[in-house]
Amino acid sequence: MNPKQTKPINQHLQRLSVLKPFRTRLLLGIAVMCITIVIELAYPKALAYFIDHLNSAKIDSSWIKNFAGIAAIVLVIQALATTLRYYIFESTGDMIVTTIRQTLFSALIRQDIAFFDKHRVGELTNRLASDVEALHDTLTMGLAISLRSSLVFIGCTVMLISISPTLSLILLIYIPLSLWMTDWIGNSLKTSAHHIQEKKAASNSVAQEYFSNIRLIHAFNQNKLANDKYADTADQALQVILRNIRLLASYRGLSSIVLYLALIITFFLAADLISQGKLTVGEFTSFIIYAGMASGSSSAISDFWSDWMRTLGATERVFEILGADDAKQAALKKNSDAIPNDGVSTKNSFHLQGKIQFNNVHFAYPERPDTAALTALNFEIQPGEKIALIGASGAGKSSIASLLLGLYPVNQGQIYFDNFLSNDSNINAIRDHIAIVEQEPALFSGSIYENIAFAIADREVALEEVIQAATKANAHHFISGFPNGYDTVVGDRGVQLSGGQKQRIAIARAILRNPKILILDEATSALDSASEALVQAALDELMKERTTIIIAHRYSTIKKVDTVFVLEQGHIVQQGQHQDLIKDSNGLYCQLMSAQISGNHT
Ligand SMILES: Nc1ncnc2c1ncn2[C@@H]1O[C@H](COP(=O)(O)OP(=O)(O)OP(=O)(O)O)[C@@H](O)[C@H]1O
Repeated sequence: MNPKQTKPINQHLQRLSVLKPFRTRLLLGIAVMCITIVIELAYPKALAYFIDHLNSAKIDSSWIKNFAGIAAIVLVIQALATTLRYYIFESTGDMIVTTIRQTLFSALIRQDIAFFDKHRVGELTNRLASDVEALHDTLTMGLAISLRSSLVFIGCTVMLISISPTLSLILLIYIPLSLWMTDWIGNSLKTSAHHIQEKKAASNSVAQEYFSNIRLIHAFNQNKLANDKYADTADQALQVILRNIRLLASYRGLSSIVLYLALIITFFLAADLISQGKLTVGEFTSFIIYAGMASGSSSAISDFWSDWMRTLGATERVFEILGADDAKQAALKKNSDAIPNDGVSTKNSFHLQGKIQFNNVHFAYPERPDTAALTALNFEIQPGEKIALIGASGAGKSSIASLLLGLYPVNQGQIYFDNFLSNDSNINAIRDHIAIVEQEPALFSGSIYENIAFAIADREVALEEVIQAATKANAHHFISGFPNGYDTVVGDRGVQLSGGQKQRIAIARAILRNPKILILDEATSALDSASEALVQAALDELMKERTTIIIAHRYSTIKKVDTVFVLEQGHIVQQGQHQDLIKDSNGLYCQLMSAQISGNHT
């Protein structure tokens, strides 16, 4: 993804577009807010009226009572409207933030694996948490306050001009000056906010990485290294934040000088006007209150503007991701193949026999575009055929599995499943027919039931089905030995289980998936020999009539498959049955086998 390509033309409108679904609530909030503004604007006028009435007429108790009565009613309306306004804007703020978080999470989870190779987990969780939070205050309360302040400002300006056009002239200098200052600070804050979020995300990702490798940290006594690294990244974030605070503090100082200068000039001018009889004391009192309200509103607007610019900077990455995802989804919709790709299982409506064909496939990882991981790969696997991929470490075995799962796009060539060319728009449907058992099985922190039932995405899985799969994978015995059985929580990434137990759960998951294509990455290596035999039997049963790709090192596995592909530096150097390959004593296969046999003997 190139962020520059997806950069919005108008960032302001893009941010505001998230308000759209909430427009009814927001319009209601604005209506209520207008009531409070009208009342606020009426206060000083009423005060001037009150003061000048006291000065000019005899004190009439019924007039005062009426005045107090009306004031009390207005106050109650004001209180109710303020409560409602606060509730509407605050709650809408949280709704918006939650919606954006959900949308961002779906956009992130849909990203290509290459994206996750590039971005660290801590950084991404930071985007979800603090970057999105930045929108909360500015988008609702901030926007509402600034809208209210703008209306109050306009109302006050009208009032000020109507009271004394001469005094109001000062505004002509004050307003443009403060607007210019606001714009200047806003742009600086936007840039620094972007840097702050980047630094915070980097710091979070360091913490996350060390927490997730906590056993390693303790085992190698590396607490100090972890502390130093985290302290360093947190310090870097602090430095950027401090620079930002210094900028903001200078701005506040400068704008208060400008404001007080304007006030002093106003007082001198007003004294002159009152002495000439062109202004009453009541009018001057209300003028000062309106001027105070106008300056309060203008600083609220400028505060909002600086917050808004900061939010634009802080959420730049979030909206880049959302923009790129929208573009990708739109492109997918446009190019959609015969097979739908909406993330919903299509297993029942789309059938595969299980034939696989690699047609001159070249592949380099996006993070290392200049180093080929696979070159000119050509092979065909017939439905139900079992093949083994063997080769030295780094030869490209796992890369082939990744390409089968469509985790990365190929640089050149094609991969076909039956007669379907694997591509972005049909890969979800194809994946529905593939199951993988990894060397280090990935488990979630939920229960054993949830981890096995994870195999099926489109429906609720009955406990009996899970038990059946676990029984075939020789896992039922140990699972039922736990006090909570299938409800046993396995801990973060399955930390509360042994390696062999984790692997059997992963096998049960694959059995439950009932796929046409199986990818096994040395699936039985962590089992003891007794359970290995049982699981191997279950796997043999499972492999029947299914295309199976085994990333294998072990002699016993290799002997059983129909074809062995021997890989060296990303391409196939030998291919055939074990008994034929072994005859070529100069071949890589023979070398790998003899290395393994001598390894087993030592
Ligand atoms: N995510 C990645 N980003 C960049 N390069 C990668 C990535 N994963 C693997 N590689 C590189 O691609 C090449 C092939 O790796 P691959 O994992 O396919 O080898 P392998 O045969 O499965 O090795 P092993 O038996 O050790 O698992 C290696 O040079 C490896 O360093």
